[in-house]
Amino acid sequence: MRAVSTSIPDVLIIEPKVFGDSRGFFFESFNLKVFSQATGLDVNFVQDNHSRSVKGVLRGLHYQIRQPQGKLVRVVRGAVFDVSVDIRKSSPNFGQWVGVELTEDNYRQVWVPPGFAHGFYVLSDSADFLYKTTDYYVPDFERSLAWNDPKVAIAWPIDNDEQPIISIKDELGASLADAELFA
Ligand SMILES: Cc1cn([C@H]2C[C@H](O)[C@@H](COP(=O)(O)OP(=O)(O)O[C@H]3O[C@H](C)C(=O)[C@H](O)[C@H]3O)O2)c(=O)[nH]c1=O
Repeated sequence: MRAVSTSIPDVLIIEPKVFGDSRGFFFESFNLKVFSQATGLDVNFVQDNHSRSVKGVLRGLHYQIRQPQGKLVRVVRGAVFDVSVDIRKSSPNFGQWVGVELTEDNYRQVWVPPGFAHGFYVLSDSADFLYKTTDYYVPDFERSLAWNDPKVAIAWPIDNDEQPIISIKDELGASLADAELFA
């Protein structure tokens, strides 16, 4: 497995070593020792999540203002455009975003650190999205950042005549200027 840096140093792309043969493939989707050695991170994942979404769904951008979660995200079926936004006011990358295409065929994962808003847009007919979190879900702590804030200007791969399928909660996402942010 190797960790690949992105335009925001704390966001990492994880590329596992995949063993293919005539039966198919095998890879270790997570190995704490290997992950820690490759990333230098000391993580303790406490929750595994799995969501399935149809084409055109955009989930996010979400974060927990208290008990912020680090997330290790991947796609096991289909394809998504996955986005992390740095919402730490003290960060030199504040307000910047990283987009990574995650697919069942590229096996890629993204490490989304605490302090980031996270979301994804579904490119395939359906997508199964799996992720580990470093802290527990607490609904009262959850916040939504607007997916289409022009100040963040995420280049979502959405055709101009398309509108993403988003939840009511995400319709009400706060702009970066109005959102509760991290120090
Ligand atoms: C996140 C979560 C949700 N739920 C329940 C709450 C709702 O009844 C239902 C759907 O929740 P929600 O619409 O918030 O699900 P997503 O829109 O996929 O939320 C996720 O979307 C983006 C991509 C993220 O990065 C977050 O991890 C997470 O907020 O699952 C739980 O029971 N536990 C959980 O950890």
